[in-house]
Amino acid sequence: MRTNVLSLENFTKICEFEKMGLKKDLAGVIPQDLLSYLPDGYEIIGNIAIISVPASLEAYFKDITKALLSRRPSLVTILNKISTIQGKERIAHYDPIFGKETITEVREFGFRYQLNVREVYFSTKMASERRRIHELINKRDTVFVPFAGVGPYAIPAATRGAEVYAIEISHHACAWMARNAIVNGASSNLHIIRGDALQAAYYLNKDFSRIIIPTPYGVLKSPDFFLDRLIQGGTAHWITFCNKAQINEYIEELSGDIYEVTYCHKSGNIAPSVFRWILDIKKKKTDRQ
Ligand SMILES: C[S@+](CC[C@H](N)C(=O)[O-])C[C@H]1O[C@@H](n2cnc3c(N)ncnc32)[C@H](O)[C@@H]1O
Repeated sequence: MRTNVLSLENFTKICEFEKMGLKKDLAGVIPQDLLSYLPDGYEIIGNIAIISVPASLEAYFKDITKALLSRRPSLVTILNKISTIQGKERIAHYDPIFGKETITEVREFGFRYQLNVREVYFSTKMASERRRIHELINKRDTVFVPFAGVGPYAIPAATRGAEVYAIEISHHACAWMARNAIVNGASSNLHIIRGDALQAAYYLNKDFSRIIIPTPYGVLKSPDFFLDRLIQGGTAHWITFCNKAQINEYIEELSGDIYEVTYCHKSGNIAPSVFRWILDIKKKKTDRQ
């Protein structure tokens, strides 16, 4: 028998596809006039599904649960997101509509991340970019990861043998990252620092060959702040949110005698015309080095 091997990109596309179609599953169960309030998509974090269903559909929570469970029988919890992602720690509020366990484990290209969705931010959307960055890292690298979360950039970097400094403001996220470092065998060369990454560039008396900046939405307009800490020949991976014209402006501003943008990738949108972008920014070597 032939085994079908999928590329990560194709797998990601299938997962996206799987997230669609909830409306179709529930047509005929939820009256047509209410169906438009049901989101077609939902997010899967480990064995937890997160959906945003308005109170007007409360009478149909059991049907929604049934539809989700028939798509994903392994789900242990379904959470209804009742607020936007808020605060410095970037967490939302949830009401359970099925089960109540909020601790889960996410598996991502061989790594395992344990977390409590009520306590910390985690998004699976950048998995293929995280893998790409992981593969670029080697043991001579010194890596700085501001806004490190539960470790999905820092831990893979540390397993490549690099010395990694991860800064995170949430004590919950720091605790989960420390746990995940042990789970993934990455604790010996991962330094977890609890604090404000926006001050870290001043008090960390150190330069890095690689800086991975998964910027929280709306926090940082430009990566300059961190780029000063890059050694010549080093690369920053900057994840940001903006429209196409703005990203082109940033690329133009950044490209010059000191830096060059070697990679630009658009990864989904979070609002009309607002996309998530990832740029690789290389600090050029000068003759003086
Ligand atoms: C969008 S970032 C990305 C997290 C993680 N790297 C990921 O991709 O899953 C959200 C994280 O940044 C942290 N954070 C927000 N502002 C911060 C700051 N000023 N300094 C350090 N961490 C911060 C939040 O606590 C949260 O864990």
